[in-house]
Amino acid sequence: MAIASGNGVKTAQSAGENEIVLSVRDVTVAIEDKLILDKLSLDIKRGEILGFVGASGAGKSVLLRTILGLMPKQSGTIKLFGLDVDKASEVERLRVDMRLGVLFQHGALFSALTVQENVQVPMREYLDLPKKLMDELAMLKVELVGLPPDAAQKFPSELSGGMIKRAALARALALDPDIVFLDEPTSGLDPISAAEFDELVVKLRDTMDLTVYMVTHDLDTLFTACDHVAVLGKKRVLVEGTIDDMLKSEEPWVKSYFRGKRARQLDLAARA
Ligand SMILES: Nc1ncnc2c1ncn2[C@@H]1O[C@H](COP(=O)(O)OP(=O)(O)OP(=O)(O)O)[C@@H](O)[C@H]1O
Repeated sequence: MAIASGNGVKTAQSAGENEIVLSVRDVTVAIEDKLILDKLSLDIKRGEILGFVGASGAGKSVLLRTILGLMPKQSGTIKLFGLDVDKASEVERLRVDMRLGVLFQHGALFSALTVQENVQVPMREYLDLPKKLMDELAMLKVELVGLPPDAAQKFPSELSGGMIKRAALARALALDPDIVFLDEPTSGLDPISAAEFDELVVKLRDTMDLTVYMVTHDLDTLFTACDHVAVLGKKRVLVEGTIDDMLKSEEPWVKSYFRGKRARQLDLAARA
């Protein structure tokens, strides 16, 4: 049963504390006859920070783009906030889209726009607000992600890598989404900036009741920020669970990834 909510469609299921925000069932995706995902299933609950890992070329970005409706699937079901996106009307789909925030790999800010204008892109796309209000809202998002106020008038080329990621996150948060999709948000950052970014994501989850779906290769992030991990392999989710579950897994790729030398050092540091 659909019930009205502030800016979107919520289902009766969403009232429960274990609300499944995203449900992927038996999703199959092929590109030019090459099977990339084969009956893949995955759930993410409200408030969870999911780390989605897998070897390079395994299909993490393909799944992300499929979930976002940017890529077609051959079969399977994707539900966002309980709504089957294939069965949604145009208006329902629009309302769902407004509840999603996306940070694409490498930030993907518009280089000709200032940070403030970048943050306002989703507002212009989905809302009809006076300029003054959009300026105020953009400044709030800039502050929220820990950027100094003067960063708002800067262009991406004037920002450090860490600031670009924060600006991209501010844009992803422009419409106060319920779930954000982050594609390798800490790649290319130095370890200190990466750790600060991870802390920011956890803080936003805690303060904004945000759900986070994060594609990452970053072991630090997985150990410190993610409370659930899903591993993509053999075209589906091979293993999922907590970091402790990953550390216990005997699946060869998971074992070498989470119990390799680097991972062991991080595990010891995280538990110290
Ligand atoms: N537009 C496309 N056209 C053809 N093949 C594609 C396209 N996009 C992805 N692929 C193929 O799909 C497979 C999965 O790619 P994908 O980018 O999803 O991997 P990934 O797990 O995100 O890798 P990485 O960790 O390196 O980013 C690869 O074999 C890739 O070559």
